[in-house]
Amino acid sequence: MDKLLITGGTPLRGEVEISGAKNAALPSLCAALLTADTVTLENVPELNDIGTTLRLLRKIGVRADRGTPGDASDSHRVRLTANHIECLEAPYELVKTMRASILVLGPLLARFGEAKVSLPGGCAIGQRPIDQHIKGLAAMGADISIEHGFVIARARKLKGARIRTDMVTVTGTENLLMAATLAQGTTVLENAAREPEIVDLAELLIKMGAQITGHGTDRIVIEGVDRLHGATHRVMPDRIEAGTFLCAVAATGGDITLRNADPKSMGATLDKLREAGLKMECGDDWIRATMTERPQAVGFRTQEYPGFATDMQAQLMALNTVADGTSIIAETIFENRYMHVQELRRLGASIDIDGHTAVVIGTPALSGAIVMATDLRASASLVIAGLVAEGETTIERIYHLDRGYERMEGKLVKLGAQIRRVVGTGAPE
Ligand SMILES: CC(=O)N[C@H]1[C@@H](OP(=O)(O)OP(=O)(O)OC[C@H]2O[C@@H](n3ccc(=O)[nH]c3=O)[C@H](O)[C@@H]2O)O[C@H](CO)[C@@H](O)[C@@H]1O
Ligand SMILES: C=C(OP(=O)(O)O)C(=O)O
Repeated sequence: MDKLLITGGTPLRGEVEISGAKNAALPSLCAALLTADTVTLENVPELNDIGTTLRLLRKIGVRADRGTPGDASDSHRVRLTANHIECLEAPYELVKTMRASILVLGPLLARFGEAKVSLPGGCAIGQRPIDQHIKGLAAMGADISIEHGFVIARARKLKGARIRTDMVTVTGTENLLMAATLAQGTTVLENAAREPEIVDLAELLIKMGAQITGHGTDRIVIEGVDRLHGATHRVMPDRIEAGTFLCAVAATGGDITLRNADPKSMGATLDKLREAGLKMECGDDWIRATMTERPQAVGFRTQEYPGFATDMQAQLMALNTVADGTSIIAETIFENRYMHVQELRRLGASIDIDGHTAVVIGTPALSGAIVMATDLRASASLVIAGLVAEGETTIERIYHLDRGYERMEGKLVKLGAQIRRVVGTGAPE
């Protein structure tokens, strides 16, 4: 398994290109199942999760090609054509490595009247059930059973319905939104997620001929249509990757500019980083961030968009470990998203956990150590801590990082960081 070696203490300086958003690209790839025509997606990041999704779609029978033949610089374009579907099943081997595989359920059921998707099961950050996806599809007339670890769904034709989910769910909203585009009649999604990635998906679906209003609010209305057609769409920039680089420069000090970013989607993160002392100037698609002093501790609470994203919690906690003062953090979305805490402690951080609250007492310096990545954003928090720690930090099990960050160490090297990957042998379990 690969590891990262970091020698901390170098301020970050220079420009970094932000990749397309993993969490917008994943549902958009699955949306290609809704039509027999070709869907072309641009700005698709090269990540392990994207590779897994492409493998899953190909297994189902989708023709999925990266890039324009003969153009090596074009690896971020993906063309998908779902005109010869061979199998309506998402197998355990692929779903177990990536929960977002559940996003094939809504589109397959809506277009082909049938789907069999392995239950994703629990994962490191929480149990993450899919009961709301199932409840919504059942309300649209699907007959759903759980057999031998699979969700088996059938419906001759989905029917529009009013669906109020018990909690705000991002992929739940996406699954139901995609299913509703081909349902008969009107679907109203209440208590819908408002994340920018939902808006990005809705914009693709509208280009494909879907009739959707209210995306970006908690009430989305979809008028079902008989068929959708092909479209070309550019995936939005990754606001979590951008936020991670901002936390890194706030921790190490320095002066960096993010290109191809989307500051409009990053309000809560930018507010907290300003409070921590990071100076920022923003244009439509860039952010320049300068840090010349020790960060100030900032407390926060994770919430659904437009609140502070749970996907940024670990990274801002890493910043707080070296800040001046004490911060109180509340994780309200996932019940087990503090696994980075014990690893940050190995680097000298002072953090106490009580239920879903963490109290971080900032320390002037961390010291390098061997640590283990436990999930995607936990890995990112360890990279930030390693960049600021004195001496050498080794981060093991970085396959978690590779799920969601495109060539992170390469981008950090361009910013002057001393970081390198050691390629290991043996596959992650
Ligand atoms: C691929 C993708 O976009 N992943 C994001 C998505 O995950 P994901 O869509 O899986 O997260 P949800 O928004 O569904 O989860 C929110 C909460 O609702 C609970 N829940 C959800 C569905 C359900 O049927 N039943 C249920 O109880 C979950 O356990 C969790 O406690 O949103 C999360 C919350 O912003 C982010 O951390 C993930 O990065
Ligand atoms: C938790 C995340 O992703 P996923 O939902 O794919 O596990 C994340 O992107 O931080």
